[in-house]
Amino acid sequence: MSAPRPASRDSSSIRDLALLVGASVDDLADAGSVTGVTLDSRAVQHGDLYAALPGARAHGADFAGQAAAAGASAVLTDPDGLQRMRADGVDLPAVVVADPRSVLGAVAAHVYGTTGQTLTMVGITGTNGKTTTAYLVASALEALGHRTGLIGTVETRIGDERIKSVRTTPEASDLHAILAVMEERDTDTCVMEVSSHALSQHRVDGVVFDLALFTNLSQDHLDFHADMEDYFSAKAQLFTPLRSQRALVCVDDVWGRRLAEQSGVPVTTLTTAPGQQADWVVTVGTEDPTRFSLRGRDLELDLRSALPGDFNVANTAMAAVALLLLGEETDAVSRAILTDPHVPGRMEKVTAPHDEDLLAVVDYAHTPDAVEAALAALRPSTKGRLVVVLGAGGDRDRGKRHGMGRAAAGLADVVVVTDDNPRSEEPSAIRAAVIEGARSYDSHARLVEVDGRAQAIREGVRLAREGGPGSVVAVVGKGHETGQEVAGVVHPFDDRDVLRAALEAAAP
Ligand SMILES: CC(=O)N[C@H]1[C@@H](OP(=O)(O)OP(=O)(O)OC[C@H]2O[C@@H](n3ccc(=O)[nH]c3=O)[C@H](O)[C@@H]2O)O[C@H](CO)[C@@H](O)[C@@H]1O[C@H](C)C(=O)N[C@@H](C)C(=O)N[C@H](CCC(=O)O)C(=O)O
Ligand SMILES: Nc1ncnc2c1ncn2[C@@H]1O[C@H](COP(=O)(O)OP(=O)(O)OP(=O)(O)O)[C@@H](O)[C@H]1O
Ligand SMILES: N[C@H](CCC[C@H](N)C(=O)O)C(=O)O
Ligand SMILES: [Mg+2]
Repeated sequence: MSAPRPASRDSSSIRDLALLVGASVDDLADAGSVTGVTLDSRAVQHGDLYAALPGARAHGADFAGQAAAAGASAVLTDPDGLQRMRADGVDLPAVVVADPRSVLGAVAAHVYGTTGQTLTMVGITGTNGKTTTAYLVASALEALGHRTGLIGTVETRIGDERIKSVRTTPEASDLHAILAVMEERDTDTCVMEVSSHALSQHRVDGVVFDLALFTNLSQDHLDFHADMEDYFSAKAQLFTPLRSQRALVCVDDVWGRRLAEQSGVPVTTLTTAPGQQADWVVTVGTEDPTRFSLRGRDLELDLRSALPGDFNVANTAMAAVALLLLGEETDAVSRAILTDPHVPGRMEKVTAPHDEDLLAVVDYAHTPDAVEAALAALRPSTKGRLVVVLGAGGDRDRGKRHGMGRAAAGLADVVVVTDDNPRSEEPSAIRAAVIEGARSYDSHARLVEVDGRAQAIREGVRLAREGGPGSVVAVVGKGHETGQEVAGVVHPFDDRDVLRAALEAAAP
């Protein structure tokens, strides 16, 4: 889906843009001007600067002809891109630099006039919990009367407008267009997820976050990052003066502790781990696991998580301290944090119209750590059997498949292994890796392989029902997603709809 564009735009001279990024202006004296920027030839609007970037699969310059036909006024590219477009007979004015991706943020900020002076920016990074924490912060701010924008895995929200997301963090050209729209509509605070891909690919260039949050780090994305150190370094970039003014870091894991030590910006720390030192310490209630105290140097708040699961105590505590750091009063924070943000596809209960003593949940756990957290959260509510239905995504970190299977076998009574988004991979090979992980855990968990996710969900419901009253079926990995990508084609598929239909069809 294309990003929204601001309604009113000034034009930027192409020559000025070249000067801004240190490109040669020799041939750009009368090159004209641009009113927008995009790096996708399919999204070009009349008067745009088309950023033709080299990529892993293609060079954007090979689509410059398409961009020109759609009304692009100029191209930003590298020397190879210039050669390619000229060879294809595209004669648009070109701003040429060695690494165009690295100047795209500055160019987009200039074209859209995003000065960073009107919006308070909150950026959230970490392996798990970004979306949930972003929703918690945004809905609490809304409850406190702020005009809040949200950008993340599920959607972009600008006022009442909702735009479905393609990526967690938009490319810099789209991001600055979105921020300009937010400014135009008098948004005062923007809460956004910042993925490690975004930090590695300059997607948040031109933005300095007022507050940056770190949730946690565990295995994911090792198809893109060489190893955990490299993944950590990408995340750590957010905590440097170029990118943020101050930080809130959860120091429950070793990566958070390292980050707090090395951060180049002032850091506030928070922990939920017993015995761990931090500026803010969370202690969970013994009777009600959603109640917790948040103790700072000279302040203590009694809070409740509006979302189920131990891990949501951490997310809620992070959101509460973020609000305090943004200047909200203690009482207001205690009240606003109770707002249930309704995070789609995260621990989302699915119910069928008839009464049934079965808990059915859809969750987005797609890392070993998240599978463990999600199932551990469901165990206390399980009186019968805990059944998990899961697979793993194709063309993504292969190493996490084993850990996901292992975590599932360690915590569930029945593990139904099926397909997630196989993408270009052979589904049975992905399932085999998950099964191998599940087998590596010496547990009594029953293991079932089902080819086809819909069939697997139906089987999960049947097996949970077989476990008697108080059984739980958790369908994890795809959460809010509304499609399943198989062999390059996205078929409509929503775990929540399929699970609801399975519950209805199999009604006792
Ligand atoms: C690894 C990765 O992030 N790759 C992104 C990157 O791809 P790339 O540089 O290899 O680009 P390419 O496909 O070779 O194409 C080259 C250029 O031609 C352009 N092009 C291509 C085809 C065309 O018809 N017209 C056109 O203009 C492309 O826009 C691109 O600029 O730039 C592309 C253009 O923006 C992205 O679509 C692509 O995201 C891919 C599809 C992707 O799946 N990314 C995921 C892994 C991702 O970014 N995930 C993170 C983290 C998720 C999380 O943990 O929450 C996210 O922020 O979403
Ligand atoms: N603080 C946390 N610690 C561990 N696991 C968590 C935490 N918060 C959420 N999870 C688990 O991770 C899953 C994904 O959560 P969420 O969508 O909030 O994370 P995310 O960082 O935005 O993920 P993604 O990068 O895929 O968008 C949840 O469905 C839940 O199973
Ligand atoms: N934001 C995650 C999505 C993973 C979701 C899972 N369903 C898959 O397809 O692997 C990523 O880019 O890795
Ligand atoms: Mg997310």
